[in-house]
Amino acid sequence: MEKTRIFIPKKLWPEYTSFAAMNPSMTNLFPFPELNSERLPFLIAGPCSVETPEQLHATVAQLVNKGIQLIRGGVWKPRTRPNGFEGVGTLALPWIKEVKREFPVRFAVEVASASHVEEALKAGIDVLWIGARSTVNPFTVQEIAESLRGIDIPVLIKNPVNPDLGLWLGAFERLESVGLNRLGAIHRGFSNYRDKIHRNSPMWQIPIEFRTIRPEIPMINDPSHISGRRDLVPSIAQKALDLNFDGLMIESHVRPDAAWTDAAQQLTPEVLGELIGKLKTRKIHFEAPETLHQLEEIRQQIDEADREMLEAFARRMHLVEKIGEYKKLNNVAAFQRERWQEVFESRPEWGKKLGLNPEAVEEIFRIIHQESIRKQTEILDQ
Ligand SMILES: O=C(O)C(=O)C[C@]1(C(=O)O)C=C[C@@H](O)C=C1
Repeated sequence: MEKTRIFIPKKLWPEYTSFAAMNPSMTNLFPFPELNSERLPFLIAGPCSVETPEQLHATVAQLVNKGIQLIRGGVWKPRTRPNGFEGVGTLALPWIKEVKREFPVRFAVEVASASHVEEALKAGIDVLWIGARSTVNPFTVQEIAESLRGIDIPVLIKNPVNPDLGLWLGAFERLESVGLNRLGAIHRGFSNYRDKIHRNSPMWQIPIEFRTIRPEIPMINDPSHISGRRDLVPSIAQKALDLNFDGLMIESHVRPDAAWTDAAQQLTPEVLGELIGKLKTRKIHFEAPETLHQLEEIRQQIDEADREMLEAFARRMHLVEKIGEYKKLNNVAAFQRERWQEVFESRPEWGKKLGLNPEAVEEIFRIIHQESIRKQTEILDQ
């Protein structure tokens, strides 16, 4: 039987380009070459878990109407605590085949072992993803990689649960070493202790660093797992587009409140459709010549301001070294708690008066103090 043609809605986001889209090899790397850069940001949506044939059918039917072409659905679910619902398992695979026969969609599932890969491939699953709890474990990633040797299938790799950029990059290297090259990254946030807002802290700096190292790899944001609550999904999705992410993976269920997993963070396809309509995409570059000229001028002023900041930092370090010499002469410890407390408390206040974010100032001074201590202990131990 001939494969159903993929339904491509008319330029959902015509203006959008992203870093990866700028790269000519992007279309090969992205899940489907036929979905070219015009179609970015790439949307993946679907239920957290495949639960029943009816739930899957109803959800997919509605998502197709919203222009979704790649459905996600968890079949094997890694859960934090035992005795919860751990996914329907292989039983769900024929249901997926059935919805794929009926609707013009492709399907992505999470795999966490060689046997999952084998089952998924047998069932004709189109895209695999490696979850955060697997990315964290090089043995698991290697096992999955080995099971995919010689197979051409797109694989998306979620960030590891802990904020370790090396582990995330390493997972890509393991898959690349067995010949896979249609790879994408999913930013789903990082485990935390008492982040009162997010289920998984976004730590945007990490996907940003990832993209400076591997700009050709598409980066997809998962606002559902970052937020853990549906009311926050729109703002996180928008932030990802403000940062030129290449796509979004959003959890959607026909009856979110009755969902067997992650009920609080799933959106109905209806609400998802409204969200897609509201999201603003950004251009990657300035285009108008006069704006470019102004930008150049402002950037020169920024260069100057940065130079002045570095000169001030060098002056400060020179004074710190001087104190370091006195500390050595008098055999006094480098760390001076009371003085440091005074500095640490006053600078954010000074910054605030200058219109700066006190938390950012605090962070800067934390680093400055670290450097003072490093320098002074070096002097003390000379
Ligand atoms: O005041 C000092 O004793 C310093 O060495 C300076 C300084 C700083 O960087 O401001 C460095 C280390 C101390 O813990 C406290 C303050």
